[in-house]
Amino acid sequence: MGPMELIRADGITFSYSRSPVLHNVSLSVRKGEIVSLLGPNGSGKSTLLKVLLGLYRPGSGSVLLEGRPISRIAPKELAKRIAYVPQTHRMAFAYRVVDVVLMGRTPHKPFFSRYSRHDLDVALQALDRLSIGHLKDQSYTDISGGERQLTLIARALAQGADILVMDEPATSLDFGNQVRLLDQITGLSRLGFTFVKSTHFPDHAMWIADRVVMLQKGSVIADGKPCDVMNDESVCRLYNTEVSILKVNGTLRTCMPRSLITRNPGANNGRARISAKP
Ligand SMILES: Nc1ncnc2c1ncn2[C@@H]1O[C@H](COP(=O)(O)OP(=O)(O)OP(=O)(O)O)[C@@H](O)[C@H]1O
Repeated sequence: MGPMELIRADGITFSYSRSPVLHNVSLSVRKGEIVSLLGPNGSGKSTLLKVLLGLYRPGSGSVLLEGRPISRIAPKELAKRIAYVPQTHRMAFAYRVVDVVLMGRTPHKPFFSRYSRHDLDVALQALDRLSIGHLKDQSYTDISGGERQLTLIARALAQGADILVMDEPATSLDFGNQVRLLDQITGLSRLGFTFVKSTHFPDHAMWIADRVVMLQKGSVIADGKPCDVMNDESVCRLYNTEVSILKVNGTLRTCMPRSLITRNPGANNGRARISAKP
């Protein structure tokens, strides 16, 4: 493993029943990276994330965290390094936001004891870090989807984890909240936090990911920097739909349906000029 390599998965095969859902998947994640898993529905993204989290044991292959097999790391210890941030969800009970974040402190306290003053401070700091300290006493069921997603990230930070595994974190968020979430992820990665996340938005991968891993039918078909592996051909093939990747301001890129481009004079095959003014 290289010095910056945190997670290394090698030759992962996984089956729920008879036919494998992951075939010989290998990938590595370096400290501070944002790694995006892209792939159509059912390609194995969620399954791979759960294998990386140590929730599913692969049929063959290994997952190492800083060189140690993840299967041999005690759950409490593992939870202090890796946190799973689920898609925004509603909780059955109207916990306060701060109580949801405090749940992240569970691996740090003896089983039957209460949360300490230090736990509370850590939870409040995590909320502040995500600029949602003002929500601490609100009911988790009464805040917006974007605020819930930030609360779940705060819980992961309170847990002490430096690796955040997120399954389609932006899927149920409105556009503003998607942008705010991407900004937070970028900011945290600059502080050294590492993200492995799946997404259904190619744009999100192009906008913020350091690495993209494309999964198709449980196999990795591409792994590299978005600028190297995401092009018209690879994205069309991945989603079985015609798209073009357009350049914006020379360096930024966005993915557009080709049918839309052909209906739109002045835009074609990546040579479109996108004006800042409407
Ligand atoms: N608990 C399960 N039991 C049996 N099969 C499952 C289970 N979970 C997922 N699968 C199957 O495994 C395959 C991969 O599913 P997975 O959820 O990992 O894909 P995904 O890429 O995350 O999909 P999506 O984008 O739709 O969320 C699919 O064929 C799915 O039907």
